[in-house]
Amino acid sequence: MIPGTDEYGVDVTVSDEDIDRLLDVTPADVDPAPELSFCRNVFVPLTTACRYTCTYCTYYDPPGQATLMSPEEIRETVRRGADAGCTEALFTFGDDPDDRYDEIHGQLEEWGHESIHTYLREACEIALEEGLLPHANPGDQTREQMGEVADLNASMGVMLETTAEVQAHGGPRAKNPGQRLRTIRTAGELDVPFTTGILVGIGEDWADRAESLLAIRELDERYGHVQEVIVQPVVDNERWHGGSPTVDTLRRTVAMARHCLPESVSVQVPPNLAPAREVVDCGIDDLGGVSPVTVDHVNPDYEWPGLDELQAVADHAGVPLRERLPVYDRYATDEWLSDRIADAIDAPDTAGERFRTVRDHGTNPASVPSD
Ligand SMILES: O=c1nc2n(C[C@H](O)[C@H](O)[C@H](O)CO)c3cc(O)ccc3cc-2c(=O)[nH]1
Ligand SMILES: C[C@H]1O[C@@H](n2cnc3c(N)ncnc32)[C@H](O)[C@@H]1O
Ligand code: MET
Ligand code: SF4
Repeated sequence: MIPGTDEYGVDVTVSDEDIDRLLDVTPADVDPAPELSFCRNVFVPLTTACRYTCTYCTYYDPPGQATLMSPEEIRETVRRGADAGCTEALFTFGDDPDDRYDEIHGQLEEWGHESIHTYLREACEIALEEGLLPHANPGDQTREQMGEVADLNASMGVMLETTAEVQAHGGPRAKNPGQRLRTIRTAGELDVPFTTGILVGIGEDWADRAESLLAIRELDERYGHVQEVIVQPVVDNERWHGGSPTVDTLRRTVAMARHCLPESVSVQVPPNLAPAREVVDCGIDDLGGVSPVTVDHVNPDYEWPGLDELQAVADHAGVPLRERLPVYDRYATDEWLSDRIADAIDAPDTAGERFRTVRDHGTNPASVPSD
């Protein structure tokens, strides 16, 4: 049984037979994708306060030292993104700043907010006003929290990371697989196009990788809301010196992901963390979000590749490179989009025009991301 599923009331089970079958899959068993996509985004690190203390993560600051972006900083950042032709405002930040962070609560209160979620709502409004589509990854969320912001997001996400209990998730404040799965299930219940994924190399074994992918498949089978699965290698930084998985490990994991997930689910490797060229024949069809204007605030030492490098990966694979929105085309329908997001894409303004050009043509008149 997956740890925490009982505690959090998520009925996700994966059979040993399915795990065993998936463990037999190799890169030779999957077909390369016919095209590769990517998304142009701007990273908005709303707060560095976090309830967890993952040992591989340099993103969070301890209580007393955490930051919260002001509405003006948010507006300035997303405006730079829109000016550079981005389509996505990526709100990825620490999980629920809890009562350990007095400075965050105090600041939120001063700005008239009782929670990070009401503030995230304001931040999404600012992004939409400035011409970007929000994609928020606030970590674990309750149904109430997700419900508070879902209509202002084109898509949302949280990495499952792994169904295993690993030391890297820390001691008393550890991420819980049951809680992660509940967050993914909640997104399904709320019809939110969703991004999730696994983090490879944090102490999980092969069976854990298979179980994690199969758990994601199980939830997608129920709700059909998983738009993409990221296969993300852990990378070294000031807090993590455990190294990254080998290329062979990554190749086999990507092949397992492609093999077990339906075609409607994209498989992504982040091109600043993974050797994309070396896994491109294992079934990936997406290179994630890259930013012409901000660093990857979670892994700031790992530079975004330029568009020319993404093109080189696609050329190496012999397939076209296509820009996409933060919501994949197959989810950009009335069934999945809120009125607010559909209206932003249909709007007769510059931003709407940019969204439609990207959606319909896979190209963008804006300048290319630079190194
Ligand atoms: O720049 C990053 N983008 C990350 N993204 C963003 C992703 O590249 C794009 O936002 C999606 O492809 C949607 O367009 C995530 C999105 C999620 O919903 C969940 C996890 C991630 C993880 C990362 C990440 O580590 N770095
Ligand atoms: C945004 C996502 O980045 C991932 N993340 C956090 N730290 C690292 C690291 N050292 N290497 C790779 N991914 C990391 C987490 O899984 C988070 O969900
Ligand atoms: C900065 S990490 C990304 C969001 C969230 N804290 C998580 O780990 O899921
Ligand atoms: S990975 Fe996310 S949840 Fe873990 S410590 Fe970093 S910010 Fe917090």
